[in-house]
Amino acid sequence: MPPLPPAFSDVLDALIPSDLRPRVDASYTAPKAVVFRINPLRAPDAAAVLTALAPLRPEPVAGVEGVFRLPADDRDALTHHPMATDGSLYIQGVASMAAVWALQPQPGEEVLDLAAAPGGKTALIAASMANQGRLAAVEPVRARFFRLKANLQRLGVRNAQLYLKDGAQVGRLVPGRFDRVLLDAPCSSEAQFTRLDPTSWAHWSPKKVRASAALQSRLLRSAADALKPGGVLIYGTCSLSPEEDECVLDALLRERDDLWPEPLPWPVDLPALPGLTAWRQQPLHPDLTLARRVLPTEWTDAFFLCRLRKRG
Ligand SMILES: C[S@@+](CC[C@H](N)C(=O)[O-])C[C@H]1O[C@@H](n2cnc3c(N)ncnc32)[C@H](O)[C@@H]1O
Repeated sequence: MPPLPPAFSDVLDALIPSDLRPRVDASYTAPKAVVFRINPLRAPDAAAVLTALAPLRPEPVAGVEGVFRLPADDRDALTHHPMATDGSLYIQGVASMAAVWALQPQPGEEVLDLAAAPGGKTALIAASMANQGRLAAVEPVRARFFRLKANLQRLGVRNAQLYLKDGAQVGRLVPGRFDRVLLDAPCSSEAQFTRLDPTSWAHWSPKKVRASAALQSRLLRSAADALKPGGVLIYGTCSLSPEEDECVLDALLRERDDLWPEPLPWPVDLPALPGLTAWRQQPLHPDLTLARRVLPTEWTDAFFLCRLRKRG
């Protein structure tokens, strides 16, 4: 099996404590368990979905209702199952769901999803809002925008308005508008690396990490501007590189004093480390320790999450 790119392995060396390293390394060499959620917007009777899945026997994920996991070998059967194709269930990593659990969207609120396609998190936000209130979903890449639209339709989302737009413009256009903002930022996609398929890192390089960080900074400023006083912002990436995670947040926190990190609501016991408060000899904002770095394991994908509150 080919090794991971050396520059990425250096990041793992710096980040992952030695006792966790064998588990993290193993996650790059085997297919992962498949996690899914039952979608209440299409399937209010979860028990009926589980019955329809037989002979597949999903195991509940402790701490959250309606979330289950199956062995990696069942992935194809689940992906092509009629319950998946009709939107009764949705295959979604648990760390990706955690971004929405941390956002805590409520029925009746105004919520912004600033980087939305293909729409897994948008659909979970809509389900948490019981389709009540207003959900704005932004995606600038045309093909992905239409995929988002089709997915939300299939998943029974009715309270979303979709915008084919650069997210960096939104804060200027509608300042102080939203109760909650999710920025699941475009990133260098390090969470998708697998040694089973070296093309998974074909588009990755340290330069790509730097370019992603520059875009993420612009989007984060826009997200912060679009947030109402007192509102909640979740910043997430599926990248492990601190340049795309804590460093982007640190630059924002140095520049303005109306936002601060707060603890993440965290219903599931996920393998995660606290956010960094220093990187490559540079000190970072001390409250970034409240962020969480979900580790890549046999059932979780790498994910970085931080929750910010805006002064009321
Ligand atoms: C990590 S993905 C989002 C995944 C999505 N939240 C989900 O859970 O299905 C990031 C998305 O940001 C989009 N994107 C890229 N540049 C953007 C920009 N300037 N403004 C808003 N979104 C952007 C990408 O096309 C991509 O669809």
